[in-house]
Amino acid sequence: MNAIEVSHLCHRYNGKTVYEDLCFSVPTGSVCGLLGKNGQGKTTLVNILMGFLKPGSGRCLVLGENSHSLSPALRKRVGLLHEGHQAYEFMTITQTEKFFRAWYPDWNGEIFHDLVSRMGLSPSHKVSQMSCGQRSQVVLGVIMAQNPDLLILDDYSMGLDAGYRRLFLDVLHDFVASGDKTVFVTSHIVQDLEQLVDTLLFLDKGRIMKTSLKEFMTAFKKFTFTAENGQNIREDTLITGMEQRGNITTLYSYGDREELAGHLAGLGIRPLDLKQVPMSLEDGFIGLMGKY
Ligand SMILES: Nc1ncnc2c1ncn2[C@@H]1O[C@H](COP(=O)(O)OP(=O)(O)OP(=O)(O)O)[C@@H](O)[C@H]1O
Repeated sequence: MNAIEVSHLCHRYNGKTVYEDLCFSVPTGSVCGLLGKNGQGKTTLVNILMGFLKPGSGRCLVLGENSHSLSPALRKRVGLLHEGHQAYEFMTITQTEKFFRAWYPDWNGEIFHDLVSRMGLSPSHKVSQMSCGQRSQVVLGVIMAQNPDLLILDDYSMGLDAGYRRLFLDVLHDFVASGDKTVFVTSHIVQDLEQLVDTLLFLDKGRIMKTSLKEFMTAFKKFTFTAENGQNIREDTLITGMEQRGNITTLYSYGDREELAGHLAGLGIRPLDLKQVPMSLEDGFIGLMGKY
């Protein structure tokens, strides 16, 4: 079964198209990363999935229910972290836990305490008197303690330092280890997703491409070479992306080294030391989507 199913979704803001005929599904038990440059519509999609925004047309099913009319019982099965993380500022840590615990039948107080106690703050510390990263810890504690079937995280990394981000990734790993939990996550920290997701959705100019992380990291490749006229290269059917630093050119392609060498020769470029080099997911993201 799919935890999320989106069919023929179209959405516009004031006549400006965000999506045109978007179709994809997220299988139950998978960890799916939604990647896209700024302004491509990731938050809009989360808002549509949670029923906060009605799409222009198309159908979205979340845990089998239509996203414009999610029942209160189903909402309790979805843990949502919204961009900007809202927390009740006037509450203390203890009051926050007490308030949210009452709403969720499967509340797991241990996870909340585990995440929040590491900050070393007193349980009577008010949310309004916390740093941005500390507030994020409280919000993430609340969401993880809900023990949801579907976790939707829209840019969870806001304000978290490297250690807390790593800690949260560990918590997420444990969360998905049970096999029946689904995570749908967007993050601007692409390298985190490399350690977490099994499925990638690339959102670009209103269209979506779905691939497994493994398939993408195998099929898409990064090459470097030096050539005097390397800066004359343009993206085309074989060259998906390029970066130039000094006289070193970096190319991204689904093709292999031989195809690329032949292609460059056809363009009148003689690469001196064309070689495939290790590619991180962040490199792959830039190679596929471009920098700007
Ligand atoms: N309420 C709105 N009215 C009009 N346009 C909007 C509205 N909300 C978002 N947009 C536009 O829709 C597009 C998608 O915005 P959205 O916030 O979904 O992008 P995003 O991928 O989440 O971006 P980011 O990575 O910067 O968070 C952007 O061009 C944005 O300017």
